Amino acid sequence: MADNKAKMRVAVAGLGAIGTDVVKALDQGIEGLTLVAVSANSPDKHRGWIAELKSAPKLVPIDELAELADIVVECAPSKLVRAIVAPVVERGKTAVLLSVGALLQNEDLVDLAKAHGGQIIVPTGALIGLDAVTAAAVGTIHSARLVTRKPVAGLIGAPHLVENNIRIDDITEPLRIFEGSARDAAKGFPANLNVAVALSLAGIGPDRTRVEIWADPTVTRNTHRIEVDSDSARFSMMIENIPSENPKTGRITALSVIACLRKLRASLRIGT
Ligand SMILES: NC(=O)C1=CN([C@@H]2O[C@H](COP(=O)(O)OP(=O)(O)OC[C@H]3O[C@@H](n4cnc5c(N)ncnc54)[C@H](OP(=O)(O)O)[C@@H]3O)[C@@H](O)[C@H]2O)C=CC1
Ligand SMILES: O=C([O-])CC(=O)C(=O)O
Repeated sequence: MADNKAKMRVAVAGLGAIGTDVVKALDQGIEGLTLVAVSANSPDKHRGWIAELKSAPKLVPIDELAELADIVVECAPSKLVRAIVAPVVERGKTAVLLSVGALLQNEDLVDLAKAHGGQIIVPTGALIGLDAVTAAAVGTIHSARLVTRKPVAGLIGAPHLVENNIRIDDITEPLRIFEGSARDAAKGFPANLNVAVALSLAGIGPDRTRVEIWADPTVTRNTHRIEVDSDSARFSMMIENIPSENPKTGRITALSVIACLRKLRASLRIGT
């Protein structure tokens, strides 16, 4: 086990459904990592439980995180992605990005990381199978498709629904509310379709990746099915996510981040 000096310092931006669980896991201990700082919109709301951690991190504004840590985990509203990630990668550090949908409006962040030796890591998050998609993408992927079904509560307020005056509050049967590219899905559903963008960046890009979204009053879980056809394999996989206290976010998302952080310094690393 690495000693304290060799540990990489981690900060977490956002203490909601994802950030809280990630912070608690880091506090319990992840090989080679130490939690140093966190940020929230209303710090006072979080002081109590943070003080009870084994080793309380600093509670600071997001613009201080990049200086304090080697790795910054972004799990905040997508509009903050640029402010959180840019200072990290321009210092040659690592940003773990959850609001990956925002990357399409901030593609230059990848160039910034490249220019400064930084890295942006996108965990599999609420999705499934990005190991297989990235492997297939080494060859040629012919098509990639995502079909998402969510309970109504997980979709209410999405810009696509508001702009197109689509009412889903009182539907009693599944309703297809979107069909198009991953790029357009991310614009229309910024808090819901990170998974579409993650799939597209792992595979054939946001314009060729097709997405269908259903508001489904018959499901209680956020359900994502991916279908990929390539010159090495054809596969389809489905994940049914139990919502966290944030109905837009599946419980497994925080666990995916924790698994991703464990892999960073682990002596044995399984999966692509
Ligand atoms: N890639 C994937 O598979 C997935 C990605 N996501 C994305 O991850 C992100 C986080 O999701 P989730 O945890 O559910 O979100 P929540 O809404 O539960 O939490 C958001 C957090 O961000 C904090 N925050 C808001 N404004 C600021 C600010 N100015 N400075 C610092 N912190 C701030 C809030 O603070 P406070 O608590 O004080 O209000 C809150 O703690 C979202 O963009 C979501 O779309 C979600 C699910 C899956
Ligand atoms: O299913 C989830 O938990 C969240 C989701 O769709 C996303 O953010 O893309």
